[in-house]
Amino acid sequence: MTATPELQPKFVEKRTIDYIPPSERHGRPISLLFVWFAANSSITALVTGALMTILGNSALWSIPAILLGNILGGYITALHSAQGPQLGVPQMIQSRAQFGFYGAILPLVLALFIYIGFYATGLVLGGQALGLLFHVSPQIGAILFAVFCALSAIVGYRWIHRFSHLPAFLSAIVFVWLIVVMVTGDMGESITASNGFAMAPFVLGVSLSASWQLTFGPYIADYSRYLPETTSQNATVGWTFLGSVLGASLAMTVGAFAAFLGGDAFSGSEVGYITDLAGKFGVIVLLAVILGKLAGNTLSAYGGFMSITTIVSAFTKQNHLKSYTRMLFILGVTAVALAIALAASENFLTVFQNFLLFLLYFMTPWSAVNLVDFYLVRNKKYDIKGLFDPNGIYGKFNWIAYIAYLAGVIVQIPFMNSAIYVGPIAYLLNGAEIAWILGVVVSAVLYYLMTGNLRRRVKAAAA
Ligand SMILES: Nc1ccnc(=O)[nH]1
Repeated sequence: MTATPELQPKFVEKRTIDYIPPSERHGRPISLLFVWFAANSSITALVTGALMTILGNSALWSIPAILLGNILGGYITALHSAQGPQLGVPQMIQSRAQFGFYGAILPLVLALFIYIGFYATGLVLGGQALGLLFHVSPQIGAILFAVFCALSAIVGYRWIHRFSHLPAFLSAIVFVWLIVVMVTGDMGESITASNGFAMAPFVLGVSLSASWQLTFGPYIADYSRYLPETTSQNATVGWTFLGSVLGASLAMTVGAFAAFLGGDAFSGSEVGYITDLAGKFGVIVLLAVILGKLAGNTLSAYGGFMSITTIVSAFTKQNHLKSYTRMLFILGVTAVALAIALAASENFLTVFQNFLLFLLYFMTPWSAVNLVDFYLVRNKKYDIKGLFDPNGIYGKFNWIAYIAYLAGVIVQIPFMNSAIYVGPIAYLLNGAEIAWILGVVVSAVLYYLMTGNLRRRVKAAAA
């Protein structure tokens, strides 16, 4: 039997954190619509949306909270997408230009927490769905699911793009249809009757939705880095934005309505509840959940392994991995995520989401520094060799980025409202959560102000 073209070695990705040369650039930016719609319209987004009504928003006021948060956060996140075609390297390695060759290890480790955290929660929820589909326990489901996610990440970039079309279409149909089921008949009447407004849960809902988008920051440019350098920046950012915002808003609205209608019947068996809503079409809902979460988890496995590779390469100076080393790294990330998923109880999921929200406070200042550097300081021009050289122009450790970054984290402390810590101002605001906005603004402004010399040099060099 001859292998199909898809299975020929060319289809399995060879590159890791190295620069993608012009001869290997390919694809069109519209592909990002599918990648980001698929990753965002996931069961994890649905559960995040459920928090809207669980935290006290009415069913109807959940919708503007979801839209506003996703649009605000999604815009910032989508701006990272233009870095892919322009620089041709993964998202997180670009941090070396701001933080320095060794300094970038801090944001890389933080990103790794995000990758593994979302990977593990995804394995729990995907495992539930796979368990229901194959009539096996959720634990066996999670193990099977981990194997699929790892394989998918091993095959890599081209597969990720091509495969995303299927979950994107399937999730769009299934989630729209679930909304139709919930807004008609008796259920629809309870939803329209739930229309009261309360400020604190609304603001918290906006922030949770924004944080859903912003925690994708470390992922973004990885999936645009093979696009030709001449690709339109507006198209790259625009399709990323549209896919992310539409996908997440749709899934979150389903979650907000389902948690409102289901109450305790929803919490703890989220997948089972929405499957039951679909009646005899439950199997299709399960497929949408599984394939959608496979798309999202693949990104976490893929980004996780590239972050580890970047951290390790700072010491070994090896920027190109052998195929089996690449595979081992992906399996290693998968094993850690699976171990966490298997140890997780139902309660763990809530705890873990809070932990991830907490990480958000540390990630948004990174986004701010990284984006200001790209758009406003260096005018999108980087010395790619310098990103791989500890003695290159970006240096080993850049204290300017660290000050801007740490100031953005510290300014958030009094405003933080998480399960781990509630700051005094958040307390006065009745739990309204605005910390991340301050983190973004303070880090962005400080980094811009402190890079005056650098900006003048960049201007002089361009003139
Ligand atoms: N908000 C998210 C960021 C990264 N991965 C996810 O599944 N979700």
